[in-house]
Amino acid sequence: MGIDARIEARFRVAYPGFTLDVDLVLPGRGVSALFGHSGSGKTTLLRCVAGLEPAAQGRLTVNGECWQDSARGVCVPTHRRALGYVFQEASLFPHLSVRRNLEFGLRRIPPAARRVSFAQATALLGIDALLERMPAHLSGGERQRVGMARALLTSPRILLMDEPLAALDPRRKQEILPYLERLHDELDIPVLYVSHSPEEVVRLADHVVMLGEGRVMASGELHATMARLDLPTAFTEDAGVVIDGIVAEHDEHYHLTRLDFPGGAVFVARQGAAPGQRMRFRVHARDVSLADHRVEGSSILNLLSVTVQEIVGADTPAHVLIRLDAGGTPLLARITRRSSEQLMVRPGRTLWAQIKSVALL
Ligand SMILES: Nc1ncnc2c1ncn2[C@@H]1O[C@H](COP(=O)(O)OP(=O)(O)OP(=O)(O)O)[C@@H](O)[C@H]1O
Repeated sequence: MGIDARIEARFRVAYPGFTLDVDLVLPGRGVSALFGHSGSGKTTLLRCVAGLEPAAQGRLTVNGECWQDSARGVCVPTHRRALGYVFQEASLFPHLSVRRNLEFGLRRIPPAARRVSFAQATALLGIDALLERMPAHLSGGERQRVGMARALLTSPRILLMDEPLAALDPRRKQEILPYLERLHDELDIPVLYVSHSPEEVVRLADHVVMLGEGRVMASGELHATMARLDLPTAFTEDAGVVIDGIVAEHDEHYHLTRLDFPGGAVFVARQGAAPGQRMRFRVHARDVSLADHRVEGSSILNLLSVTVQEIVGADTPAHVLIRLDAGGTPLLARITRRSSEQLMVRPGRTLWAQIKSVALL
Protein backbone atom coordinates (compact mmCIF):
# COMPACT_ATOMS: atom_id res chain seq x y z
CA MET A 1 0.00 0.00 0.00
CA GLY A 2 1.34 3.42 -0.94
CA ILE A 3 1.04 6.86 0.52
CA ASP A 4 -2.74 6.64 0.38
CA ALA A 5 -2.85 3.99 3.12
CA ARG A 6 -5.16 5.89 5.38
CA ILE A 7 -8.79 6.51 6.05
CA GLU A 8 -10.02 10.06 6.06
CA ALA A 9 -13.47 10.49 7.54
CA ARG A 10 -15.15 13.82 7.98
CA PHE A 11 -18.82 13.63 8.83
CA ARG A 12 -21.56 15.75 10.23
CA VAL A 13 -25.01 14.45 10.93
CA ALA A 14 -27.56 16.07 13.24
CA TYR A 15 -30.52 14.49 14.98
CA PRO A 16 -32.71 16.19 17.55
CA GLY A 17 -30.58 16.10 20.69
CA PHE A 18 -27.49 14.57 19.08
CA THR A 19 -24.95 15.73 16.53
CA LEU A 20 -22.03 13.71 15.26
CA ASP A 21 -19.27 16.01 14.07
CA VAL A 22 -15.95 14.30 13.42
CA ASP A 23 -12.84 14.86 11.35
CA LEU A 24 -10.54 11.87 11.51
CA VAL A 25 -7.47 10.56 9.77
CA LEU A 26 -6.93 6.90 10.65
CA PRO A 27 -4.21 4.47 9.62
CA GLY A 28 -5.06 2.47 6.50
CA ARG A 29 -4.03 -0.77 8.15
CA GLY A 30 -4.43 -2.38 11.55
CA VAL A 31 -7.21 -1.96 14.09
CA SER A 32 -8.60 1.44 15.01
CA ALA A 33 -10.79 1.11 18.09
CA LEU A 34 -13.71 3.48 18.58
CA PHE A 35 -14.21 3.90 22.25
CA GLY A 36 -16.72 5.97 24.20
CA HIS A 37 -19.76 5.95 26.43
CA SER A 38 -23.10 4.67 25.32
CA GLY A 39 -24.64 7.28 23.04
CA SER A 40 -21.31 8.92 22.14
CA GLY A 41 -21.86 8.18 18.44
CA LYS A 42 -19.73 5.11 17.75
CA THR A 43 -22.37 3.20 15.81
CA THR A 44 -23.48 6.33 13.99
CA LEU A 45 -19.89 6.85 12.82
CA LEU A 46 -19.64 3.26 11.54
CA ARG A 47 -22.97 3.72 9.77
CA CYS A 48 -21.65 6.88 8.11
CA VAL A 49 -18.63 4.94 6.85
CA ALA A 50 -20.96 2.25 5.53
CA GLY A 51 -23.12 4.84 3.76
CA LEU A 52 -26.11 3.97 5.93
CA GLU A 53 -26.74 7.48 7.26
CA PRO A 54 -28.36 9.31 4.35
CA ALA A 55 -28.34 12.62 6.21
CA ALA A 56 -24.58 12.55 6.82
CA GLN A 57 -22.59 15.24 5.03
CA GLY A 58 -18.85 15.01 4.64
CA ARG A 59 -16.02 13.24 2.94
CA LEU A 60 -14.71 9.71 3.20
CA THR A 61 -11.74 8.13 1.50
CA VAL A 62 -10.58 4.60 2.22
CA ASN A 63 -7.04 3.87 1.14
CA GLY A 64 -7.30 6.15 -1.84
CA GLU A 65 -10.89 5.33 -2.84
CA CYS A 66 -13.38 8.13 -2.42
CA TRP A 67 -16.72 6.85 -1.11
CA GLN A 68 -18.27 10.16 -0.21
CA ASP A 69 -17.65 13.78 -1.02
CA SER A 70 -20.78 15.76 -0.32
CA ALA A 71 -19.28 18.98 -1.71
CA ARG A 72 -19.05 17.28 -5.12
CA GLY A 73 -22.32 15.38 -4.75
CA VAL A 74 -20.53 12.03 -4.50
CA CYS A 75 -21.98 9.29 -2.30
CA VAL A 76 -21.23 5.71 -3.30
CA PRO A 77 -24.17 3.52 -2.25
CA THR A 78 -23.57 0.97 0.50
CA HIS A 79 -23.74 -2.06 -1.82
CA ARG A 80 -20.97 -0.60 -3.98
CA ARG A 81 -18.65 0.03 -1.02
CA ALA A 82 -16.27 -2.88 -0.50
CA LEU A 83 -16.81 -3.25 3.22
CA GLY A 84 -17.54 -6.03 5.66
CA TYR A 85 -19.84 -5.28 8.59
CA VAL A 86 -19.84 -7.49 11.67
CA PHE A 87 -22.55 -6.88 14.25
CA GLN A 88 -23.07 -8.04 17.83
CA GLU A 89 -24.86 -11.09 16.53
CA ALA A 90 -24.33 -12.62 13.13
CA SER A 91 -27.56 -13.03 11.19
CA LEU A 92 -26.98 -16.23 9.23
CA PHE A 93 -29.56 -17.80 6.93
CA PRO A 94 -31.09 -20.46 9.20
CA HIS A 95 -31.96 -22.82 6.34
CA LEU A 96 -28.45 -22.87 4.87
CA SER A 97 -25.40 -24.71 6.16
CA VAL A 98 -22.37 -22.71 7.25
CA ARG A 99 -20.72 -23.50 3.90
CA ARG A 100 -23.74 -22.28 1.92
CA ASN A 101 -23.99 -19.17 4.11
CA LEU A 102 -20.38 -18.36 3.28
CA GLU A 103 -20.79 -19.15 -0.41
CA PHE A 104 -23.82 -16.88 -0.54
CA GLY A 105 -21.64 -13.89 0.45
CA LEU A 106 -18.96 -14.93 -2.01
CA ARG A 107 -21.33 -15.01 -5.03
CA ARG A 108 -21.31 -11.23 -5.38
CA ILE A 109 -17.58 -11.02 -5.82
CA PRO A 110 -16.15 -11.87 -9.25
CA PRO A 111 -13.28 -14.36 -8.89
CA ALA A 112 -10.69 -11.86 -10.15
CA ALA A 113 -11.64 -9.39 -7.41
CA ARG A 114 -11.40 -11.92 -4.55
CA ARG A 115 -8.64 -10.98 -2.18
CA VAL A 116 -9.46 -13.52 0.55
CA SER A 117 -10.04 -17.11 -0.51
CA PHE A 118 -12.66 -19.42 0.98
CA ALA A 119 -9.94 -21.67 2.43
CA GLN A 120 -8.07 -18.71 3.88
CA ALA A 121 -11.16 -17.26 5.60
CA THR A 122 -12.28 -20.56 7.12
CA ALA A 123 -8.76 -21.41 8.29
CA LEU A 124 -8.20 -17.99 9.82
CA LEU A 125 -11.39 -18.25 11.84
CA GLY A 126 -10.99 -21.93 12.68
CA ILE A 127 -14.35 -22.96 11.23
CA ASP A 128 -13.34 -25.76 8.84
CA ALA A 129 -14.96 -28.35 11.08
CA LEU A 130 -18.23 -26.41 11.17
CA LEU A 131 -18.86 -26.04 7.44
CA GLU A 132 -21.62 -28.67 7.16
CA ARG A 133 -23.45 -27.57 10.33
CA MET A 134 -26.68 -25.63 10.36
CA PRO A 135 -26.60 -22.25 12.15
CA ALA A 136 -28.99 -23.46 14.87
CA HIS A 137 -26.31 -25.91 15.95
CA LEU A 138 -23.59 -23.33 16.51
CA SER A 139 -22.62 -21.67 19.77
CA GLY A 140 -22.73 -17.87 19.96
CA GLY A 141 -18.96 -17.67 19.55
CA GLU A 142 -19.00 -20.01 16.54
CA ARG A 143 -21.75 -17.96 14.90
CA GLN A 144 -19.65 -14.83 15.33
CA ARG A 145 -16.65 -16.52 13.75
CA VAL A 146 -18.81 -17.58 10.79
CA GLY A 147 -20.12 -13.99 10.55
CA MET A 148 -16.55 -12.71 10.47
CA ALA A 149 -15.52 -15.24 7.80
CA ARG A 150 -18.52 -14.18 5.72
CA ALA A 151 -17.49 -10.54 6.05
CA LEU A 152 -13.93 -11.40 4.94
CA LEU A 153 -15.16 -13.31 1.91
CA THR A 154 -16.60 -10.14 0.43
CA SER A 155 -12.93 -9.05 0.02
CA PRO A 156 -13.54 -5.81 1.88
CA ARG A 157 -11.25 -2.81 1.76
CA ILE A 158 -12.33 -2.13 5.33
CA LEU A 159 -13.98 -4.16 8.10
CA LEU A 160 -16.48 -2.49 10.40
CA MET A 161 -17.01 -4.35 13.65
CA ASP A 162 -19.68 -3.12 16.03
CA GLU A 163 -19.13 -4.72 19.44
CA PRO A 164 -18.62 -8.16 17.91
CA LEU A 165 -18.03 -9.77 21.30
CA ALA A 166 -20.65 -7.93 23.34
CA ALA A 167 -23.24 -10.72 23.21
CA LEU A 168 -20.78 -13.39 24.36
CA ASP A 169 -19.97 -14.51 27.88
CA PRO A 170 -16.42 -13.88 29.16
CA ARG A 171 -15.21 -17.38 28.30
CA ARG A 172 -16.41 -17.21 24.71
CA LYS A 173 -14.89 -13.75 24.40
CA GLN A 174 -11.52 -15.16 25.42
CA GLU A 175 -11.94 -17.90 22.81
CA ILE A 176 -12.60 -15.43 20.00
CA LEU A 177 -9.96 -12.82 20.77
CA PRO A 178 -7.08 -14.91 19.37
CA TYR A 179 -8.94 -15.18 16.04
CA LEU A 180 -9.32 -11.43 15.91
CA GLU A 181 -5.62 -11.10 16.61
CA ARG A 182 -4.88 -13.43 13.71
CA LEU A 183 -7.01 -11.36 11.36
CA HIS A 184 -5.00 -8.40 12.44
CA ASP A 185 -1.65 -10.12 11.99
CA GLU A 186 -2.34 -11.97 8.75
CA LEU A 187 -4.61 -9.73 6.69
CA ASP A 188 -3.93 -6.27 5.44
CA ILE A 189 -7.49 -5.04 5.89
CA PRO A 190 -8.05 -2.04 8.15
CA VAL A 191 -10.63 -2.59 10.90
CA LEU A 192 -12.80 -0.03 12.67
CA TYR A 193 -13.69 -1.75 15.90
CA VAL A 194 -16.35 -0.41 18.25
CA SER A 195 -16.08 -1.53 21.83
CA HIS A 196 -17.03 -0.59 25.36
CA SER A 197 -14.40 -2.87 26.78
CA PRO A 198 -11.00 -1.41 27.65
CA GLU A 199 -9.61 -4.94 27.70
CA GLU A 200 -10.58 -5.60 24.07
CA VAL A 201 -9.36 -2.20 22.97
CA VAL A 202 -5.94 -2.54 24.53
CA ARG A 203 -5.55 -6.07 23.33
CA LEU A 204 -6.44 -5.52 19.71
CA ALA A 205 -5.99 -1.90 18.79
CA ASP A 206 -3.14 -0.05 17.14
CA HIS A 207 -4.96 3.24 17.14
CA VAL A 208 -7.73 4.52 19.41
CA VAL A 209 -10.42 7.09 18.86
CA MET A 210 -12.26 8.33 21.93
CA LEU A 211 -15.66 9.75 21.16
CA GLY A 212 -17.70 11.88 23.54
CA GLU A 213 -21.08 13.36 22.68
CA GLY A 214 -20.52 13.01 18.99
CA ARG A 215 -17.06 14.58 18.96
CA VAL A 216 -13.53 13.25 18.82
CA MET A 217 -11.92 13.69 22.24
CA ALA A 218 -8.72 11.94 21.22
CA SER A 219 -7.38 10.05 18.25
CA GLY A 220 -3.93 8.57 18.31
CA GLU A 221 -1.60 5.64 18.46
CA LEU A 222 -2.66 3.24 21.26
CA HIS A 223 0.38 3.35 23.56
CA ALA A 224 0.77 7.11 23.48
CA THR A 225 -2.95 7.74 23.93
CA MET A 226 -3.23 5.42 26.93
CA ALA A 227 -0.41 7.37 28.61
CA ARG A 228 -2.11 10.75 28.26
CA LEU A 229 -3.11 12.52 31.45
CA ASP A 230 -5.52 14.94 29.82
CA LEU A 231 -8.21 12.42 28.92
CA PRO A 232 -11.08 11.19 31.10
CA THR A 233 -9.73 7.62 30.89
CA ALA A 234 -6.78 8.69 33.07
CA PHE A 235 -9.19 9.30 35.94
CA THR A 236 -10.74 5.87 36.09
CA GLU A 237 -9.75 2.77 38.04
CA ASP A 238 -8.61 1.35 34.74
CA ALA A 239 -6.03 4.04 33.97
CA GLY A 240 -2.75 2.57 32.87
CA VAL A 241 -0.40 2.01 29.98
CA VAL A 242 -0.02 -0.73 27.42
CA ILE A 243 3.46 -2.09 26.73
CA ASP A 244 4.59 -4.44 23.95
CA GLY A 245 7.16 -6.75 25.46
CA ILE A 246 9.26 -9.51 23.91
CA VAL A 247 9.68 -12.82 25.70
CA ALA A 248 13.36 -12.75 26.67
CA GLU A 249 13.84 -15.88 28.77
CA HIS A 250 12.19 -18.34 31.11
CA ASP A 251 13.42 -18.91 34.62
CA GLU A 252 12.57 -22.57 35.11
CA HIS A 253 13.57 -22.62 38.76
CA TYR A 254 11.16 -19.90 39.83
CA HIS A 255 8.63 -20.44 37.04
CA LEU A 256 8.94 -16.93 35.73
CA THR A 257 9.18 -15.37 32.29
CA ARG A 258 11.09 -12.17 31.60
CA LEU A 259 9.57 -9.72 29.15
CA ASP A 260 11.87 -7.05 27.76
CA PHE A 261 10.82 -3.70 26.39
CA PRO A 262 12.67 -0.49 25.56
CA GLY A 263 13.60 0.89 28.96
CA GLY A 264 13.39 -2.23 31.08
CA ALA A 265 12.00 -5.65 31.77
CA VAL A 266 9.29 -7.24 33.90
CA PHE A 267 8.87 -10.72 35.30
CA VAL A 268 5.55 -12.51 35.00
CA ALA A 269 4.42 -16.03 35.85
CA ARG A 270 5.95 -18.61 33.43
CA GLN A 271 4.41 -18.27 29.97
CA GLY A 272 4.18 -20.85 27.20
CA ALA A 273 5.33 -18.38 24.53
CA ALA A 274 8.80 -18.96 23.05
CA PRO A 275 11.63 -16.44 23.42
CA GLY A 276 11.34 -13.73 20.78
CA GLN A 277 7.53 -13.73 20.77
CA ARG A 278 5.69 -10.50 21.37
CA MET A 279 3.44 -10.20 24.43
CA ARG A 280 1.39 -7.14 25.08
CA PHE A 281 0.74 -6.28 28.71
CA ARG A 282 -0.94 -3.65 30.75
CA VAL A 283 0.37 -1.85 33.81
CA HIS A 284 -2.32 -0.06 35.78
CA ALA A 285 -1.45 3.28 37.37
CA ARG A 286 -2.71 1.98 40.71
CA ASP A 287 -0.13 -0.83 40.59
CA VAL A 288 2.88 1.45 40.24
CA SER A 289 4.54 2.89 43.34
CA LEU A 290 7.59 5.14 43.52
CA ALA A 291 10.75 5.27 45.62
CA ASP A 292 13.73 7.61 45.61
CA HIS A 293 16.21 4.75 45.82
CA ARG A 294 16.42 1.22 44.55
CA VAL A 295 14.43 -0.63 47.18
CA GLU A 296 16.15 -3.81 48.29
CA GLY A 297 14.41 -6.46 50.32
CA SER A 298 10.98 -5.89 48.79
CA SER A 299 8.73 -8.65 47.50
CA ILE A 300 8.24 -6.64 44.33
CA LEU A 301 10.29 -8.05 41.48
CA ASN A 302 9.70 -5.38 38.94
CA LEU A 303 11.80 -2.26 39.45
CA LEU A 304 12.42 0.32 36.77
CA SER A 305 14.45 3.48 36.68
CA VAL A 306 12.12 6.30 35.60
CA THR A 307 12.06 10.03 35.01
CA VAL A 308 9.04 12.09 36.04
CA GLN A 309 7.38 13.87 33.14
CA GLU A 310 4.10 15.29 34.36
CA ILE A 311 1.96 15.39 37.50
CA VAL A 312 -1.76 16.12 37.67
CA GLY A 313 -4.46 15.86 40.32
CA ALA A 314 -6.24 12.49 40.30
CA ASP A 315 -9.91 11.64 40.77
CA THR A 316 -9.65 12.15 44.55
CA PRO A 317 -7.93 15.02 46.40
CA ALA A 318 -5.79 12.43 48.19
CA HIS A 319 -4.08 11.20 45.01
CA VAL A 320 -2.03 12.42 42.09
CA LEU A 321 -1.38 10.90 38.69
CA ILE A 322 2.16 10.91 37.42
CA ARG A 323 3.45 10.24 33.92
CA LEU A 324 6.87 8.64 33.92
CA ASP A 325 9.37 7.79 31.26
CA ALA A 326 11.10 4.44 31.61
CA GLY A 327 13.82 4.75 28.96
CA GLY A 328 11.36 5.59 26.19
CA THR A 329 8.39 3.61 27.49
CA PRO A 330 5.69 5.68 29.20
CA LEU A 331 4.25 4.56 32.55
CA LEU A 332 1.54 6.04 34.75
CA ALA A 333 1.55 5.96 38.55
CA ARG A 334 -1.27 6.86 40.92
CA ILE A 335 0.09 7.61 44.38
CA THR A 336 -1.03 9.71 47.35
CA ARG A 337 -0.39 13.43 47.27
CA ARG A 338 1.40 12.97 50.57
CA SER A 339 3.90 10.47 49.13
CA SER A 340 4.35 12.67 46.10
CA GLU A 341 5.36 15.59 48.32
CA GLN A 342 7.62 13.45 50.49
CA LEU A 343 9.40 12.13 47.40
CA MET A 344 9.61 15.65 45.97
CA VAL A 345 8.11 14.42 42.72
CA ARG A 346 8.57 17.03 40.00
CA PRO A 347 9.25 16.92 36.26
CA GLY A 348 12.78 15.77 35.53
CA ARG A 349 13.29 13.93 38.82
CA THR A 350 14.70 10.41 38.55
CA LEU A 351 13.01 7.78 40.70
CA TRP A 352 12.47 4.02 40.93
CA ALA A 353 9.10 2.63 39.94
CA GLN A 354 7.94 -0.60 41.53
CA ILE A 355 5.33 -2.48 39.54
CA LYS A 356 3.10 -4.54 41.78
CA SER A 357 1.39 -6.48 39.06
CA VAL A 358 1.33 -6.86 35.32
CA ALA A 359 -1.79 -7.89 33.44
CA LEU A 360 -0.96 -9.93 30.35
CA LEU A 361 -3.29 -9.41 27.43
N1 LIG B 1 -31.72 7.84 13.22
C1 LIG B 1 -31.60 8.49 14.39
N2 LIG B 1 -32.52 9.41 14.78
C2 LIG B 1 -32.39 10.08 15.92
N3 LIG B 1 -31.37 9.90 16.81
C3 LIG B 1 -30.45 9.00 16.48
C4 LIG B 1 -30.50 8.25 15.26
N4 LIG B 1 -29.42 7.44 15.22
C5 LIG B 1 -28.74 7.66 16.36
N5 LIG B 1 -29.34 8.59 17.11
C6 LIG B 1 -28.87 9.10 18.41
O1 LIG B 1 -27.49 9.33 18.29
C7 LIG B 1 -26.84 9.09 19.54
C8 LIG B 1 -25.64 8.21 19.29
O2 LIG B 1 -26.04 6.88 19.01
P1 LIG B 1 -25.02 5.73 18.67
O3 LIG B 1 -25.80 4.48 18.52
O4 LIG B 1 -24.16 6.16 17.55
O5 LIG B 1 -24.14 5.67 19.99
P2 LIG B 1 -23.11 4.57 20.47
O6 LIG B 1 -21.91 5.32 20.95
O7 LIG B 1 -22.89 3.57 19.39
O8 LIG B 1 -23.89 3.92 21.68
P3 LIG B 1 -23.90 2.41 22.24
O9 LIG B 1 -22.56 2.20 22.82
O10 LIG B 1 -24.99 2.45 23.27
O11 LIG B 1 -24.21 1.53 21.07
C9 LIG B 1 -27.87 8.50 20.46
O12 LIG B 1 -28.30 9.49 21.34
C10 LIG B 1 -28.97 8.07 19.52
O13 LIG B 1 -30.22 8.12 20.17
